[in-house]
Amino acid sequence: MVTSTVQAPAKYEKPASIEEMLIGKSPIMGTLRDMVRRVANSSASVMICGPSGSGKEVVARAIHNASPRSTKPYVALNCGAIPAELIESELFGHERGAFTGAQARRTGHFENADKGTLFLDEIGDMRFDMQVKLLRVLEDGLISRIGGNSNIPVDVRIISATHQKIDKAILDGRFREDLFFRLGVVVLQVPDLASRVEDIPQLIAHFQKNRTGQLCQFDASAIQRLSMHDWPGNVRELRNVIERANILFNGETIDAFGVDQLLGRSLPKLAAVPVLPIATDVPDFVPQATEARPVSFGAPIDLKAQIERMELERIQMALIHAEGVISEAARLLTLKRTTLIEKMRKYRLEKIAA
Ligand SMILES: Nc1ncnc2c1ncn2[C@@H]1O[C@H](COP(=O)(O)OP(=O)(O)OP(=O)(O)O)[C@@H](O)[C@H]1O
Repeated sequence: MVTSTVQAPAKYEKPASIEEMLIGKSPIMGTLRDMVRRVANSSASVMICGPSGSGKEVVARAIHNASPRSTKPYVALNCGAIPAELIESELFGHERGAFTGAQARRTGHFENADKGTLFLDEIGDMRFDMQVKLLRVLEDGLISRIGGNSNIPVDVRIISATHQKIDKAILDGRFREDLFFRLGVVVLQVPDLASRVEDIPQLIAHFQKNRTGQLCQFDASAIQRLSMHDWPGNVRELRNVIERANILFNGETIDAFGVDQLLGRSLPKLAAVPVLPIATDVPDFVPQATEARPVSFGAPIDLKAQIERMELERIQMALIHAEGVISEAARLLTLKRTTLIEKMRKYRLEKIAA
């Protein structure tokens, strides 16, 4: 996620290629790379849609890098993160004395991005009155600094992105349809990670590539477990998991239990796991399950593995609730401290203890 960046064109370095930037061997990523290649050669505006963390900014940069504008500036502005009253000045700039605090003339991102690309992130969050002003600029190709009276021509390629369902925003009257037609001459959809889990090994290799020090490895069971996760935070979440893995398991090979441990550190995710009620004086920290998990006997079940998984989930929850204090977690689980330590060793949970 960007707030506001102005990237001067790299003078000597060759910009990263589409293949180097948009990692993934899934057919859907192949199609996306192909689309990026095609749109890069034109100056058409592109709207990139997709869930948070899926790689919309990466796509925007890949388009710029592969375009004839790659030697000109790439300027990014997060329309959601900038207060509404500042957006106009960020985009169009202001003259000295235009408002209180405007002590010097400042050029806006449209001027900064002249001949290059302007990336407007979270465009769906832009205020309606600002949408009108943006539309006018896109139609005329002229901007006017706040407090100024001249119209300045700008030649900017606009790429925008949104995690919102833009069709719904238009139907709800939150986003102008005419602006959408201007911004979305081409609309690209970035898929969520859960729908392309075959990309996970390549993404892991990509994130590990530029690191130094002891890097952890993921065995086949770990990859399988990672592929079963639903990745609400998409590629950004995967990157964070890999980062956490390198810290907690430096140099080790991580298996499925290790992955559970890494993913289980996020409490909301754990709380969302449906659990069987257990017959003890269960303290509040255990999500109160109303129904047992349905079990189908269409095929044989691995009872031992299921019990172990449930045990692991309970221990992880207790440890998180007890902030890693083993004696407190043992009390919550009505286990002896030594028994809990034994179980933690079995599930390789030692590192999340305080
Ligand atoms: N296909 C990909 N190949 C390599 N890295 C990727 C890919 N997709 C995403 N990433 C990485 O994932 C992280 C999040 O990507 P990015 O910021 O582009 O997502 P986004 O969809 O723009 O998120 P947001 O909606 O929050 O702004 C970044 O570190 C980015 O480098």
